[in-house]
Amino acid sequence: MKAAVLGAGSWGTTVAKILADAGSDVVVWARRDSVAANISQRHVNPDYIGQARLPARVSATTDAAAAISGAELVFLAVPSQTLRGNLAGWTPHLASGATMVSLMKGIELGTSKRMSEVIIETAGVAVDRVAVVSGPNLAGEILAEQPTATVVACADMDRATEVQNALTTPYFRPYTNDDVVGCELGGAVKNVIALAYGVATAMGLGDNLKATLITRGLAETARLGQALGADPLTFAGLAGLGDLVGTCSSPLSRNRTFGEHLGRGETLEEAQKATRQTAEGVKSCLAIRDLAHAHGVEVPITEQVERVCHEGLDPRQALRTLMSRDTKAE
Ligand SMILES: NC(=O)C1=CN([C@@H]2O[C@H](COP(=O)(O)OP(=O)(O)OC[C@H]3O[C@@H](n4cnc5c(N)ncnc54)[C@H](OP(=O)(O)O)[C@@H]3O)[C@@H](O)[C@H]2O)C=CC1
Ligand SMILES: O=C(CO)COP(=O)(O)O
Repeated sequence: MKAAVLGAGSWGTTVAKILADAGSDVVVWARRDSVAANISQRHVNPDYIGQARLPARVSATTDAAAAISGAELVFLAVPSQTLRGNLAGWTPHLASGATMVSLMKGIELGTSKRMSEVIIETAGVAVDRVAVVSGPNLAGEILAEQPTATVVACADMDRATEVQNALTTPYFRPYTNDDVVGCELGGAVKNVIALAYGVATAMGLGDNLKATLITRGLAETARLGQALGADPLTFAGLAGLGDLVGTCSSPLSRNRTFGEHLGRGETLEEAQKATRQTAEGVKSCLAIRDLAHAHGVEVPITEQVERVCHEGLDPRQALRTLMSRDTKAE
């Protein structure tokens, strides 16, 4: 089986390793010549995965057509806000029938669309050709082959099973699910809650509050998910609670780390300068807030994260606002 991974950041490179370890030949598309050369010639990608070595079955190119050509599975691992623009260039090279697999955990600014919706719209593919992979999957741990599980969601269960098989290794255990909406929403909203968790961590707030953020964060994710047609049970699974707990509790999380910078009183620009890699929640909080408002759903934590990130609100005021909302039944 030939697989393409479009995006050579920390997650694209890690998934390339998983696919190769599971038996596929993998071609990664990288934006930069130096990244492609490092992967193809030295089997490393120091910009994103430190000293970890990649299997010989992984090569890379900056030529997207060459990466995509003949690939039965095409994995997408670029920042969510650039996907639409990237796809415009990639779509002409896609083989008819190839399965498109989103590895991304964001919501598009301006349209509030999920990544699978952007793929369907921009690449003009049928809904059953698009799968999503989401779960507690911090790249740094997986590179070290520390075991974890994930979810492969697709409307077409045969395709979900095909992707599941392509990703199954002794250290990576995918489950299938047909709830694409729930899995994508779980992955995107947890990044916003992880920002809040990071803020709370840096402010020295207690474990009770952190547990409350996770629990009430999951409640607002499930509320929004239900309004969008997701299965509420998905949020109790790996793509919901699993990813939320994994991300919030790990210092490896870029979103939590970004939140810690904000919680220390840094501005958005200062936090962006201090952290290099993609922290999807920073932009997605705007799109998720808009999506929730369009469906009449309350997302109080997301709203406060948006105000701290983009309106310069003092995190202490954000906490006071959350704690003084009208009391209600759980
Ligand atoms: N890292 C993780 O542990 C996990 C990440 N994810 C999700 O995977 C997605 C990708 O994240 P991740 O790999 O971690 O991000 P990184 O920041 O590690 O890498 C981003 C990649 O996208 C490329 N890129 C940046 N801007 C553009 C652009 N305008 N057009 C095309 N390519 C671009 C970068 O290239 P360059 O190096 O040239 O800038 C780089 O290859 C995100 O949605 C994230 O939430 C999901 C699960 C786990
Ligand atoms: O999605 C992830 C783990 O499942 C990665 O989280 P961060 O993007 O916050 O590092």
